[in-house]
Amino acid sequence: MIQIEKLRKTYRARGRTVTAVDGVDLRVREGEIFGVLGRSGAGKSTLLRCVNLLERPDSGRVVVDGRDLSTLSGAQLRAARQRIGMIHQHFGLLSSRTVAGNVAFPLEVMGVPRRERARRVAELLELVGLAEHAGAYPAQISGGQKQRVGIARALAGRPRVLLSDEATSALDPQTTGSILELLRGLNRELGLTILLITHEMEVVKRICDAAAIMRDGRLTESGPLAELLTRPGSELAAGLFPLPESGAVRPGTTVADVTFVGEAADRPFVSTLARTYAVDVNILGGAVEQVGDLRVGRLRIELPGDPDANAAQLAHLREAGLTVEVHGRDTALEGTS
Ligand SMILES: Nc1ncnc2c1ncn2[C@@H]1O[C@H](COP(=O)(O)OP(=O)(O)OP(=O)(O)O)[C@@H](O)[C@H]1O
Repeated sequence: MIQIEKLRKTYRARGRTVTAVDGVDLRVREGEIFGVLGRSGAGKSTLLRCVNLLERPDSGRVVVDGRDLSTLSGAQLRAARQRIGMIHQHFGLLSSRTVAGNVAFPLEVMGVPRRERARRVAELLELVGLAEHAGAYPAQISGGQKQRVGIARALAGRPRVLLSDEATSALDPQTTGSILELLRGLNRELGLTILLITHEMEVVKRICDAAAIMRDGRLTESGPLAELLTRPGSELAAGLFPLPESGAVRPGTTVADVTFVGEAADRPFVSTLARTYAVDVNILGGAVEQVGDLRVGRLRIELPGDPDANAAQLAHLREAGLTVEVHGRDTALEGTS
């Protein structure tokens, strides 16, 4: 749905060139919620603004819904942009207009006739749960409600893609939760593809299907969460599902972290391992969590004997589709899947 290829964007500021986006490749599939996570200054906003060409990239390609936006002329580009909604951290509402007036604004710009506009505004406010506040002004509603207005306004042109620029950063945790739920619901009900940028791991954990980390204009890691969670050494996986501090490995034992995602979580691999190899499996810790749509579990196990002596046992776990990371004697993780 969104294909970004070799995207580069630099700014000239005070005689200096800043490379905000430095050769980014990214693919967001139709119906997916994709999160780009990064610190302030990483280049996230610039990347997002290149997707609807609010910023013109220096080079590279952005294809949205099959159209390469950089090849479009003014009028075509404006039409294409109407199919790409955008929401912002500070909502960007017009203070002199009511809630309904704010949602009506893009429809006026599109030249939608008055009666149809009124019908569509009512429908949009219903969709975001604000029907009762149609006549209120932005100053009279809460931050969460303001973002709901922002979302309704972004959906006015029936976009297939929604870009979210830190949409929940100005909101408290509870309100953040309700806005994320709304976005998840819209994604499912309308098949809306969402590309969001955030500095909060929690946002990725709550609603994303796939994610990337951005640092100094580049994506250092990227992929579906199910894949990242089982990728040894993944920074996103460590953030999404932090492991407890590992203690010292006792001599003559093997300590391993076993990660299981989705279906693999339902298989009794510990008892199978113990039975197959007549080995005592000691469970040192573990947790099961919900990450996006996925059930993910991690178990730290201890086996008698060093890792060489347990090669067959570890291979057995990997063959069962589990990710296994073996702790080194100095407790640093050294294993790979
Ligand atoms: N209009 C501009 N002119 C000059 N430099 C800019 C401009 N916009 C962004 N930059 C620079 O580009 C880099 C990336 O900025 P960007 O806003 O994309 O990052 P970000 O990850 O979204 O951070 P934040 O969350 O703080 O906005 C930064 O070094 C920033 O100072």
